[in-house]
Amino acid sequence: MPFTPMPIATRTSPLALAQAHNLQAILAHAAGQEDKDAAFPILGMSTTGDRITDRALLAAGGKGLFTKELETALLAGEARFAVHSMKDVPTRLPDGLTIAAILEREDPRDVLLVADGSARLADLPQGAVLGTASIRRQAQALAARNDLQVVLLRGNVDTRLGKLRSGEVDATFLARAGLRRLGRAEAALAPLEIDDMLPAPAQGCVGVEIRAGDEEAEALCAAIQHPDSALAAAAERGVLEALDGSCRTPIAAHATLDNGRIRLRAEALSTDGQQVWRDAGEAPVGGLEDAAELGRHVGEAIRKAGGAALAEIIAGTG
Ligand SMILES: NCc1[nH]cc(CCC(=O)O)c1CC(=O)O
Repeated sequence: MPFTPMPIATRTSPLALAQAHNLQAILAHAAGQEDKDAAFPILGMSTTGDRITDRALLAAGGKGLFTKELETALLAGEARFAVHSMKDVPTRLPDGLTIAAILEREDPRDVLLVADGSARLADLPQGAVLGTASIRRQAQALAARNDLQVVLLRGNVDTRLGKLRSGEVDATFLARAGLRRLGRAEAALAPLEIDDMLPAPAQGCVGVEIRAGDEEAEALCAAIQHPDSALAAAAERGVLEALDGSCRTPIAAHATLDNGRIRLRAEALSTDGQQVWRDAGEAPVGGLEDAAELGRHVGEAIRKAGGAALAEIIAGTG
């Protein structure tokens, strides 16, 4: 019987395409399809987030800048899957769409790159220029080193590495997951330890979004889901959900599974890093909804600890 092609919508950045090709191979295997390009064609699309290179994404209006166009293709039936870095996916999805699978997580840690390798924050010279477009990384770096000069640095991995080499910045952060997926030599450099810098919620996780009720896509997603990665992502995204889906607040979270328990640590910070609110929690491993509940619980505790100061940051008035 002929297999009706099921297109995969993706951004066209080198990292997004690498992730889409990985998903394509996994889906083809799960579906028993030898011709993966015919069965799961890749539909490359540019998103608003890709077109904005000169200002912080925050200033561009926040939510869903890397996901919206792909979701429109899903809802229109032009694509059956949309593949995303879960770090870029807002906690609330448009009606009618669902994240049906999380693939096996890559290393969630950040790498602090300097001209001749990688470093720890404590190693940077006094007043070093740190380039980043991430409000989380900015806040965490300033929390550890308030002498650093943080400047906006956007663009794909090559653009950022180029600006490091040319001396425009002394240091920048990259997710190790991206470096590894791109097969970059920098992936071998020592990352920051989780204890030194808590990653973004769901960093290193790739998710597959589909139309709710698309049974054929649902069945394939159920077959390819990596359960432990999905549980960790659900817990970490639960923190975001309880605190702020709007991307205005520096938030970090990391969950691990071990011995039948899920352990979660999370923090929210002021943008200047001078205030940090942390909490942690653990629970027996249950379903995805239990993991999300643990995350929301930890997020709520952080919200309470942060009081009026954190409320102002979340509201965008602080
Ligand atoms: N915000 C961009 C983005 N979204 C996901 C990744 C890396 C891959 C991942 O975290 O899964 C990156 C680049 C980076 O932060 O260095």
